[in-house]
Amino acid sequence: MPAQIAQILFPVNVPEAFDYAVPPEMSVAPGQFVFAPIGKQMKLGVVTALKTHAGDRVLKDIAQVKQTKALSASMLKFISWTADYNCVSPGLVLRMVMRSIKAMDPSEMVAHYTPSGAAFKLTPARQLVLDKGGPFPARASEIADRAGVSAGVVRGMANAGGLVVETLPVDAPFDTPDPDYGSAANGGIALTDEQMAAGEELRAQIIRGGFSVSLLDGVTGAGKTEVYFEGVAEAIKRGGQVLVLVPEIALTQASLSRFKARFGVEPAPWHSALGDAQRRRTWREVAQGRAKLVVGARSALYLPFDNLSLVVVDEEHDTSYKQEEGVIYNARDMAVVRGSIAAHAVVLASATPSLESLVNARTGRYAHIVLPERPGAVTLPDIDLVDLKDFPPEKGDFISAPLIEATNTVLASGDQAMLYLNRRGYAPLIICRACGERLKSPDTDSWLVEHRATGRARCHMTGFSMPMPKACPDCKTDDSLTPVGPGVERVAEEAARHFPGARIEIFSSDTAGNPAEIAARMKRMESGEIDILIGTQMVVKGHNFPHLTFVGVVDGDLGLAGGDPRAGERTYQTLVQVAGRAGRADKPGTALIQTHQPDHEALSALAAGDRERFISAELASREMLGLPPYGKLAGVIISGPDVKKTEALAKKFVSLAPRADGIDILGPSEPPIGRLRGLYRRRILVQAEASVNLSKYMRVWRKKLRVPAKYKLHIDIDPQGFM
Ligand SMILES: Nc1ncnc2c1ncn2[C@@H]1O[C@H](COP(=O)(O)OP(=O)(O)OP(=O)(O)O)[C@@H](O)[C@H]1O
Ligand SMILES: [Zn+2]
Repeated sequence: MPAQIAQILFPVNVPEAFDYAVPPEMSVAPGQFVFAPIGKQMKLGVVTALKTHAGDRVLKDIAQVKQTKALSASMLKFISWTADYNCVSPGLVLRMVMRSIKAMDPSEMVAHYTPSGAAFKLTPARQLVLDKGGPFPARASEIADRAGVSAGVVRGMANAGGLVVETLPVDAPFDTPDPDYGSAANGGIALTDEQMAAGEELRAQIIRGGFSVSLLDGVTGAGKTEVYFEGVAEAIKRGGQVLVLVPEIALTQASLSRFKARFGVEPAPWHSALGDAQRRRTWREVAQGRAKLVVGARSALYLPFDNLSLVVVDEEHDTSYKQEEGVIYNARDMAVVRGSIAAHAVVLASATPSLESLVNARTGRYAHIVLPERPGAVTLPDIDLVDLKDFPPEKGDFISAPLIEATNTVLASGDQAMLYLNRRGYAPLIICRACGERLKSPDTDSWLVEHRATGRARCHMTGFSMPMPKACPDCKTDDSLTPVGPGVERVAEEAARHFPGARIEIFSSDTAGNPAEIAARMKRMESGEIDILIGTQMVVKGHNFPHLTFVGVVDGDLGLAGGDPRAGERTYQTLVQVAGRAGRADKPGTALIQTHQPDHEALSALAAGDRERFISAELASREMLGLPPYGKLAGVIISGPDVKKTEALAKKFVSLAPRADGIDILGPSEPPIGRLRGLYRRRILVQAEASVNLSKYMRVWRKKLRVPAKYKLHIDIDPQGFM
């Protein structure tokens, strides 16, 4: 047999895989994890390809094959595709895949305890173990934690015959979901005819097998979740694995409980807040093909599924699917790529689909499954605009008379109201009345936000915070710092004045607390213990409040400022979603949106309830301007510690751009955040015709510039943020 070379990709930022010799006694295959030397280190990487050893190149040997499941051919292809498309090195994508090295080994085995039922000497501590130590079987430390006793009590109880011991894996496998557990036939929600037809279409895609993309386009509250559960059930029935992607902040207990109600088990979770042990457990069970139902945030798309047959992207329009740091990618788009490579079904669900997905549905590239109504007699909320020119709030206030009146009406009838403002804290700006100074984040072009609940001034870009100063840091005048503009805390303060006696709570990421606290607040809202909920976008995702019948939007124009070509689309989407919280169960809802721009296309179409009008207008203007989905965009951010050198580097990069037809290069220019964490930033925007392979163009261009140490160049394909 001729000697072999293996190309090995390591989870590091290098442009390509390295060649190694395969020792004659070793056999390796693409996808296998292997240890090989890099410099003085032994590193774990993955074999991406094999070729015959020709010539006399001296190569280092692979040291060892890791005894674990190999990555599939489609996973390898997905890694390289992601890297190419997003202009990053494949090693960085592999690093996202290899999120838990320990998960590659079988789970450690340890003693687990279960009550024996036999008679033994009972003490108060032992009684606690029986009462509070479960669910069993469990490890001594878990039982002790839950029962509030020492682990010694548990072991002593086992010696006394009160508990039986068995050796089980530390990371328990996930329970298997039952596709029929909460189906209509078993007493679950009875789907309407429309929902049933939509569900059947999804089932049919799964049964047919292979690659498909369906856009599940249904108004808020139409029952999209119930419908895609039908697809999930079919995939599980056929033994496949299912991944449901949700926006990170929708990963609440409430939404996981819906999975449990329908499939009898909690899904395997995957998100950024998981601890190492949970991460290891999910990764291993996914890789082994044993976790059949995974619910996760965007990075779950890079888990090494063994037998993936369906990916659902819920709220597919949501901006949190875009990862903005490290490997910059859009999980919604990459989900479709993964589906096409691994030949499985993809479902994109939203009440406000992105224009990209809508155009794909209209041109027939995606199946278009439409749910135009809420089930039963439930109607969509009536949306009206409040022109702030006609109804200005009282001086220093932010809530106009029509919002006050509507809230009063709702409260009088015993229902609930929600006031929406996507701004955390008390005030977005702090100004000195004496000298005009604005409090700014150190080393970053971003204003500090006053948070009165905690008495701090915070930077929402970097997380910097300091106690709210008593005197102006510039002119030293005492008590001269004044809040400018509203945040949710300030709206709550004002609401307390307008609605004395009402039970008001704020719900934003600052006040949300841990998952248990979030769940408790949601419960209070559901059961009517809150009269007015004041919230940021945290309230928009995945919550259904049966008694919420009025939504007031404090600032409907908030998303329209700035240079984002999708500003109108985003505003439209957010406001539809926010308004869509009103009127569930059997109560109709209304929404009022305060605005200075009632004639803006997004707002006027919203008030007219005419989505089609908004979409046609928006698409026409995108087409005219050559913007997505009719053209392509890429952003480049160049950053570094010296402002002149950063500027020069950006200019040099522009001068190196390859000449090509159908490409326009704008910039470099200073973005709104010109300095971030001490680094100066310059932005270049590249606009290309739809026929151009923009990723390839950017890769070729990128290779022409050597970026000096301490400087950075990031390419962002199809940028969603323009700060
Ligand atoms: N056929 C039905 N009968 C009774 N209740 C239903 C039916 N379909 C859906 N529901 C209920 O209506 C509510 C909204 O459903 P669901 O969350 O699935 O809608 P959605 O389209 O995903 O909503 P959104 O876009 O607002 O997230 C849920 O509480 C759900 O249980
Ligand atoms: Zn001052």
